[in-house]
Amino acid sequence: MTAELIDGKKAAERLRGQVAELAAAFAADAGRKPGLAVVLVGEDPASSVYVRSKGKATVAAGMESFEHRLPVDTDQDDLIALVDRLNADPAVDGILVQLPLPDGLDAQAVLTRIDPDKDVDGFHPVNAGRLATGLNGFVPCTPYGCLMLLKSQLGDLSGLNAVVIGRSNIVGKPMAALLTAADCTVTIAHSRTKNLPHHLAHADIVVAAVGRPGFVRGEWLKPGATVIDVGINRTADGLVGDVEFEGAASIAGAITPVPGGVGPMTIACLLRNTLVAAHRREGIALAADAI
Ligand SMILES: Nc1nc2c(c(=O)[nH]1)N[C@@H](CN(C=O)c1ccc(C(=O)N[C@@H](CCC(=O)O)C(=O)O)cc1)CN2
Repeated sequence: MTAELIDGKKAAERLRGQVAELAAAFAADAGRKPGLAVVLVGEDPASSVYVRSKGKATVAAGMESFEHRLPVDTDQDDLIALVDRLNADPAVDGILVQLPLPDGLDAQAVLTRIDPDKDVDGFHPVNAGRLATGLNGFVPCTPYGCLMLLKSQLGDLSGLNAVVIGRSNIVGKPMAALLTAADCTVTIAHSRTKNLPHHLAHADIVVAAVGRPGFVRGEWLKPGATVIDVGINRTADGLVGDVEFEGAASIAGAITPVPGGVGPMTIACLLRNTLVAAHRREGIALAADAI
């Protein structure tokens, strides 16, 4: 292996420390802590773990955590009614509905019901539009975490060729928008892309978010490329990413591991977005470069 390992765990710890300091300052100014409400419907084991981790991280950062665990047979109207209550609750700055929702629930309708100014997941169409048009909103946590890792690894991204593999609303599309805003030349590839190796051969940055274990082969990469692996695939061999790690690590300049790469940044960025939401709601300034 010749590539440098990008340590997402360490970067996430650093960001969480900064959030904690700023949350303490916010609490002193506002007379209350920033508050994050997390809604989990059902008992999907991975989602339960993520929700527990979010609650713990929220409290550790000096924020208020409101956890709502609903049964798997919760109906759409009850879930919408809970979102409405959280929208109206002054102690709640951020609202997150853990995905995926159980079959039968309309995730898009639920996400669109969240007040865009409390939408710390950045999934509301208003926030997607703000990101696409360069307005201040909330950016989805996983792509935001990827951008932070890329900037700390490469500094200025301007002029670099970036290939994003995956076009989901949650990762691929916002990732492409963020890289475009950072002045990269961006290609969005996906399952129908013809000749992916041709595109990757010119890519200084590769973000893989396809949800297929080992989909990106090392030999397709441009030597020295920076590779961000968003995949979290549970296989018989354990947790693996979307990039064939051994092959990629012998050609790339730097690469995120799975686990310990992008994943930890997702929760750290959620805390960051909650802190920003609290400041905006209280009209308390937060320096643009504070976090
Ligand atoms: N409402 C949301 N739902 C989901 C999101 C999201 O951002 N908002 N993202 C994922 C799940 N997720 C957070 O919710 C998440 C996934 C992975 C990690 C993480 O730290 N992963 C570790 C490995 C952990 C493991 O063993 O499973 C790592 O990569 O090192 C954190 C958060 C889908 N749903």
